Amino acid sequence: MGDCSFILLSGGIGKRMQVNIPKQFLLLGGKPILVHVLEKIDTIDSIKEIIIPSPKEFIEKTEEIIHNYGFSTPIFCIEGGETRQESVYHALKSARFDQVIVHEAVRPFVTKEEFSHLIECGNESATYGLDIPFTVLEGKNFIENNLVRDQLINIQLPQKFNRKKLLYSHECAREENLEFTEDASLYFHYFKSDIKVLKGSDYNIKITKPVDRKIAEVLYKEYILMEG
Ligand SMILES: C[C@](O)(CO)[C@H](O)COP(=O)(O)O
Repeated sequence: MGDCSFILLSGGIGKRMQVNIPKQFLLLGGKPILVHVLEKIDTIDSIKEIIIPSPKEFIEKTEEIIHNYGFSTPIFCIEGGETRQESVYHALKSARFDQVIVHEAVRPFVTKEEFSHLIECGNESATYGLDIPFTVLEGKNFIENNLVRDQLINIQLPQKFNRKKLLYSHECAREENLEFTEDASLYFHYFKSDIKVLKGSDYNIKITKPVDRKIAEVLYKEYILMEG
């Protein structure tokens, strides 16, 4: 299996969570959310380095947490950008391996198996995705367009790409001043095909809003019971 760089996005500042510390540092089961993800990554042999882009003011705290928990995979904390996209771009420039996995620190219920299935996709690009159980239409104050639910997917991280191709698509987007909310859309905009969708899990939630934290605590208790 090919060697991978791992980009762990940790750029939150806690605005949507309405707390004054970034959500990746909030505790879940007594540990920072970020640590739950790092513990899983650290057990995977083909992940050779972890790059964590984060706001300059939180680099020291991130490094301190990493030091306190002690991981064996080399971890590099770098300064992120103004946007999520810019943070991925900076991380891609410092990544060294052919394949790159992108994940968010605020998705702590990702499993080791989910990372392994991505790595098993070899050179193929892949993302996790979920069917949508609700209706999504285009518009804001007025409905402007219908969308066909069966043709939509809720994109979920982690994702994996060929590093050079993802870097190329980021460079094109920068030149054209285009901003995307995640990397499958950005990559697809330039390569048009070639991204496999793996079936995601309802448990792999993104902790964004205050209610997500409550859901995470319930899920965590269930997770602890399952682990015995
Ligand atoms: C990547 C993502 O989690 C897919 O659901 C989402 O687009 C990230 O959005 P954010 O605004 O960067 O939290």
